[in-house]
Amino acid sequence: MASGANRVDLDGRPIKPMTICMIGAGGFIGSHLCEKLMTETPHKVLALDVYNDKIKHLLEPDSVEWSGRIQFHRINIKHDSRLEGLIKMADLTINLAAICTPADYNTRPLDTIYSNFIDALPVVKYCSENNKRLIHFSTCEVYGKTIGSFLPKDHPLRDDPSFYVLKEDISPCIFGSIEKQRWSYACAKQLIERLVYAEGAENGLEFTIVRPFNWIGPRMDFIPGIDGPSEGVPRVLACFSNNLLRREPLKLVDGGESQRTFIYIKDAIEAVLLMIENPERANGHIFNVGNPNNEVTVRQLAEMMTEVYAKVSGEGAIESPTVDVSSKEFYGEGYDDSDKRIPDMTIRNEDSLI
Ligand SMILES: O=C(O)[C@H]1O[C@H](OP(=O)(O)OP(=O)(O)OC[C@H]2O[C@@H](n3ccc(=O)[nH]c3=O)[C@H](O)[C@@H]2O)[C@H](O)[C@@H](O)[C@@H]1O
Repeated sequence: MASGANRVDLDGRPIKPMTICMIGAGGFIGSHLCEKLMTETPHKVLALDVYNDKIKHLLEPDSVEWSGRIQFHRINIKHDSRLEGLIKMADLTINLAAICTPADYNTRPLDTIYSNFIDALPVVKYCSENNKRLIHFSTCEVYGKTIGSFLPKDHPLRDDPSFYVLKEDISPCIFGSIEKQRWSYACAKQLIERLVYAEGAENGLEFTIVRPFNWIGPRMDFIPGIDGPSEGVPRVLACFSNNLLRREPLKLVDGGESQRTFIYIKDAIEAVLLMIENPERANGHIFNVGNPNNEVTVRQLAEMMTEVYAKVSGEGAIESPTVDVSSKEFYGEGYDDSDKRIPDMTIRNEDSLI
């Protein structure tokens, strides 16, 4: 299938092989996207990252049928003069590079802002100046909190979807105060989105912005002390997996009341491939990518994971499977949270990216 012969886009036109400059190709999303592009399409990938452990299996030259179609460049985009040349060589640039674990936002706000805004600036500039298409990865976190979260807990309007469903072209971005440094990430992401959008409006940059809603799957994050720093705090799935493996109670931050919708990485990647191969439909748009029908509270997630782990490991659950912790204790000063994240999927569907 790798040759991709006779592949057509959503309008029935043959898809021409392209060269993609993928920045952050060695991360969780990048590794799955590279895998998809290598196994199912004829496209070439210039894979840029500081690490390549997660795509090693795609780079082994002799063993894979796509050798020659993926090229790894060990580059830190903060300071590497090769960046513009690589963007120029490609038809499309995809920027995935970012610090994106909440434990960093309030504890390393400068790194967070630099990584998500300042470091992304040259990528946008080079794409705009060289008339290259850009797919920029943003985040569902740009929505911040829902409008409904400001209503009293028992207010009937909290059940009205217009108070909580997150829609790309309508919902406002609602962040906490500057002291709540959790929002340093969302704010940096919002500003780079605005810049990309403005480059499109004023200078004709062809762009697509992707807002992932809690994509999960293999190669995501790390287990502290096993494949990452022992004092590191990954996202919730890896935190809970770590607790289960160590037979510790799962820590529910501020009661585990926050809600998330999760989607399997390979389903989300399908949507990204459609954006890559259907530029006329995807250009100029911001797309939520998530599953609105898969919502749980963090507490429910803890219960589900405890149950599944007991089944697969054969070990009974520990006496107190969960414990409540305050966000200050768990993340430190300046943490705050998104209460609920239901993506509206109309835009993606209207553009028939389904
Ligand atoms: O994966 C994603 O798409 C999103 O993940 C993170 O956002 P968030 O969902 O808040 O990240 P998690 O660290 O997975 O936290 C989810 C919830 O679990 C809670 N949590 C986390 C860890 C833990 O041990 N216990 C616990 O209760 C957090 O307080 C939060 O309410 C990123 O900030 C987003 O950019 C990204 O888009």
